[in-house]
Amino acid sequence: MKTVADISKLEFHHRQGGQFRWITITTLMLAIGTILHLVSPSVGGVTPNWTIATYCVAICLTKPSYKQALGIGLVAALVNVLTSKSGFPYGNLISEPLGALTCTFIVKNLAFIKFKGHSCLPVLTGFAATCMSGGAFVTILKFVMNLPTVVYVTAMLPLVVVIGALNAVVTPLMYFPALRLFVSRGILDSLEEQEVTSDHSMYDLKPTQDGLISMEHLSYIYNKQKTPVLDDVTMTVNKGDFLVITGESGSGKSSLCMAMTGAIPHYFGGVMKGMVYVDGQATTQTTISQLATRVGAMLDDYDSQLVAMTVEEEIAFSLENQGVAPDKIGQAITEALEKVNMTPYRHRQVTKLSGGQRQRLVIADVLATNPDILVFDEPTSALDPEGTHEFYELIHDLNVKYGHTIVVIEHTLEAALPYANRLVLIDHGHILSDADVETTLRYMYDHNICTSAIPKIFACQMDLEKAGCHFDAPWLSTDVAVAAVQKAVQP
Ligand SMILES: Nc1ncnc2c1ncn2[C@@H]1O[C@H](COP(=O)(O)OP(=O)(O)OP(=O)(O)O)[C@@H](O)[C@H]1O
Repeated sequence: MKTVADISKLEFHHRQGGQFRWITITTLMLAIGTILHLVSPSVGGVTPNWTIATYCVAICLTKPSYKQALGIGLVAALVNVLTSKSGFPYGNLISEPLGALTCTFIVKNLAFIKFKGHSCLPVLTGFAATCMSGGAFVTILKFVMNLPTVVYVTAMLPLVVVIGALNAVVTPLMYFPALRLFVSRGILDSLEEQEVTSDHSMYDLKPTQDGLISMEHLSYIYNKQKTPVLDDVTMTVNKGDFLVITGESGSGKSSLCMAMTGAIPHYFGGVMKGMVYVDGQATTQTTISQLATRVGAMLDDYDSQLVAMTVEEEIAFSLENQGVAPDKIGQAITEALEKVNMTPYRHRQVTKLSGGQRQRLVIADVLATNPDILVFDEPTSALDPEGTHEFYELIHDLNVKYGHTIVVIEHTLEAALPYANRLVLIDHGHILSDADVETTLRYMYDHNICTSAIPKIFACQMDLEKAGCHFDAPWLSTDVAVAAVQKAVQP
């Protein structure tokens, strides 16, 4: 394990999406290979093995896992069985997976071999995979067809080597144009981009601050952007917090929220510097699905998180996705619905729920796996004042009664602040204030930042203070303000 002296300099690069491009590229390459196999003329009875050459190109380009390579080999084998003119085509079912696995082994282990700065993988894989696959194929053929050993040794095996040599030529001839084509279409990264590492498994990463979530010198820049959306952010979320994060539009609130859930850096493409730890574990050393059991998130377009027909099926779907045992699902649904006061709606169709009920269903979905931390991104943007009040009553309950730690990103603060113990102000990716609610509100008022988010009643108190009045408690609700004014005017 390597130790990291300065966490602010540790980078994690990730290109967005792409987890299925090995399928896209392999399908395309195998289709080309099949056409070439059917139409290419032979020279002196010898032709390159186009199927092997094309899947070698696909494997060199997409670097699949061994399991994926096995799949590629089996698909290539099926194509060959269907199009082969050989007496015993079923040998392909063994020889092609062997060829694809050989190719993958070389891609994973011999990528360092270069000639004048150019990758030698297409040449090496074209030759080795063809010899392995062809060798296996003719060996099977020899035994199945009972061919004489002398033919096998003096004709068949040398022919395999000759075709291997031909494939060592045609594979790079297809690889480099294909690489250029896929890079120009944005389907693949260029070779320089591919060299960027995003594997942190070798680092010994430990938080230096306590807290359920600890962000340490976190910076993040989205792909193809020039300025970082988060810039050297250091903050913690502590157990039991009801933390509200506010800031102008575009200040980086949602990105901060995405960093807490692991969507940054695992889903969005970009470069992360510094680190986020959830429960002491670096988010770059875990996966989004593992994090989802600790940090549940409700996004601003929460309707898009609903996929099933009924309330019960919806929560069951989330639980199944998280790998919860079938015998535990019923009880987990009951508990989640109870927490959000939705028990009577268990069998209701999702389309027949009101906006507020659908939101509570999404919260039940998130709660079903019992995460410690709940993150809400602009949760009340689509609710009326009554719905907003009900929402905050509900998550206050989840905070005090069930012990969930709450993080809310909010622009309209009136309804949220009476329940919050901390208010964080973010601006251009920097944390400007991270303190109790009153201190941060005063900061916003004094520095004239994001003043539209300051509750009117608090702004009124600030104006009165400017005029020389003094009050004991911050005006975060009308009740407090009324009591303070009554006290002030009493003789
Ligand atoms: N996937 C993305 N790719 C590139 N840039 C992005 C992406 N998501 C957000 N940004 C940019 O990052 C900046 C911060 O966005 P973010 O959504 O984090 O801010 P926000 O404070 O939540 O804004 P809002 O209150 O409007 O939702 C914006 O300039 C935005 O355009």
